Amino acid sequence: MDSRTLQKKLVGYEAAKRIKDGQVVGLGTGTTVRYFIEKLGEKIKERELDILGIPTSYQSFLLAKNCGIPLTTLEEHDVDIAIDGADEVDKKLNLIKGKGGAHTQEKIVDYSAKKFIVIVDESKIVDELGKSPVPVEVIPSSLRMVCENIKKLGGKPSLRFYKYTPWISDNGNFIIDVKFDSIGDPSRLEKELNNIPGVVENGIFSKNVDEVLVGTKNGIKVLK
Ligand SMILES: O=C(CO)[C@H](O)[C@H](O)COP(=O)(O)O
Repeated sequence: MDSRTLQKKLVGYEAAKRIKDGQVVGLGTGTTVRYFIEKLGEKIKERELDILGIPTSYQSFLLAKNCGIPLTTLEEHDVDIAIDGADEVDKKLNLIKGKGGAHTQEKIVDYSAKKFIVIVDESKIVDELGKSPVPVEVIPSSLRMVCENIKKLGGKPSLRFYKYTPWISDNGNFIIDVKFDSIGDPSRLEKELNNIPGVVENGIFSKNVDEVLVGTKNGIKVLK
């Protein structure tokens, strides 16, 4: 296992230790969260833990089901704690998420959680957000209008493809990846993007993060 994968596994397993009996747990999406979900599944099988999960994507839904995690929905339960990955984390704990295209449902679950913990390997830590593009989920019929409005905000939009077909989100929408030269004010940009008609949700998370567990070569570092 390479060092980055080891770091993901380390923080995924550490996050599983933070989950208490009886909690409703938001299950994020991605290769880091996979380790967390698998560990939760093991604990449930060993009767160490009795919890309910709320998945943030079909990917997490299927994985959680395969791991034997009992599932519920936001219609029925509030989220006690959400664990999710990220593509970038800055020093103020602002995030870019959505490389896997799941940021809309992730934001619904993560922002509603009483506690939100992010798990990443050290390659995700940046001084300022914007190395990666910001994923924006859009209603397909609004594509051109949204792209024009995004350019006015200084972004360079490109439609995400899978082979020759536009990539379709779990909600049946397109994803635009938007590159910005710099993101000075993540909270403002998050709001400005969501104000564009046709935008469902964007991948800037500027709120609600309680803690970031960072896997490093020397163990886990906690950012608060
Ligand atoms: O936002 C996400 C999916 O939409 C993921 O949480 C993010 O892309 C991090 O994924 P990984 O742990 O695989 O690097």
